[in-house]
Amino acid sequence: MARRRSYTEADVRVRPNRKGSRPRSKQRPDHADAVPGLVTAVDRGRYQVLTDAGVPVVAVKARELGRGAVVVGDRVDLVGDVSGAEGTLARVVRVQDRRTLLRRSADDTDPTERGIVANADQLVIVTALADPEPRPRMVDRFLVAAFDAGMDALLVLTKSDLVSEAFVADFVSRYGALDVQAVATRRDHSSSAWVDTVAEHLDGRVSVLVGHSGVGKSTLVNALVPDADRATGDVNEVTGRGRHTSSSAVALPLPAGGWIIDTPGVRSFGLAHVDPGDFVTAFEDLAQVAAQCPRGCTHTEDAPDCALDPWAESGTATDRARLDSFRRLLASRQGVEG
Ligand SMILES: Nc1nc2c(ncn2[C@@H]2O[C@H](COP(=O)(O)OP(=O)(O)OP(=O)(O)O)[C@@H](O)[C@H]2O)c(=O)[nH]1
Ligand SMILES: [Zn+2]
Repeated sequence: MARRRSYTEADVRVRPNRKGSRPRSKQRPDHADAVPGLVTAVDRGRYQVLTDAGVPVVAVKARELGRGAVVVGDRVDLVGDVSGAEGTLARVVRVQDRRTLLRRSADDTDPTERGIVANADQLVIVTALADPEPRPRMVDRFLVAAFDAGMDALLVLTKSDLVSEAFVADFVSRYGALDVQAVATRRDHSSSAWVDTVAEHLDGRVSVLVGHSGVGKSTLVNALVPDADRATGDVNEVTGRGRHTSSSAVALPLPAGGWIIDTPGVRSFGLAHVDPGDFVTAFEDLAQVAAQCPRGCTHTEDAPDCALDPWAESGTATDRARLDSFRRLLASRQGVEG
């Protein structure tokens, strides 16, 4: 059985990364009157924050925050002018502890990592079943990023009208042992049912959408968030520029609750920061077995005395499929970016 990974705040691994928020103990106890909010867009040192009172505010980082990064999805505390009136600026004085953090490296050889989105529940990997052809290796790499971040993954397979049902089933079977949910969609001009199928998976959650050009991501976002253009207009107020210029992620509220975070500016997804030995901790069942591995075990196929091998050999076909899938993901993090 593929086990569903469930998280509580306590067991989500968010490594205290160098550029992350400061430890609580170092935070100043002042600003008791600070206003909490959610970062919905970031562009060149300007933060679009929606306060819990529902006021969109533009903010900059307070100097006391140091060099710590503030990313879309962060829960922050604001002081200063939080009226949201045109031309006003608030200051971010605190970044709350993160539940999850989606990160990427500049490329596969440079381990310098950057946070992209904080506190998201799931990564929605949008891939077309045809036109352009699906890229399973790229999907695997997105899965690595999601699991490393402590997020669930959902596959949205677009353009199912262009392929056979057998093709869809075959494609989805690659992910069965990884506990990844998948929905196949076909844009249908006569009904919005295809959007509802996806929306069900997004209700009340914070989802990050990734996908390459041409897969139908814009079509999907526009259908899910009917006023997406107006909502992204908020970003333009901050930057004076369009959303596709330099903003790497933007959070849009879903009509039925929850957020969808589009990543129009994210072109590459380097995985150099993902440690192969650590990655197994994203799979509770495998991690338990791997606790018996020799120190420094990479858990790859050629790793000597990896405890996962005898476990799979003496286990069920499902166990073996799970190990194979895990190792396939592990392998995808190396080499040319897919
Ligand atoms: N046949 C078919 N075509 C689709 C479907 N969804 C989107 N398309 C088409 O695929 C093309 C790309 O769609 P977009 O939504 O612009 O794709 P995108 O991923 O946002 O791509 P960029 O805008 O380049 O980032 C468009 O011509 C769409 O009309 C679908 O379900 N079936
Ligand atoms: Zn091992």
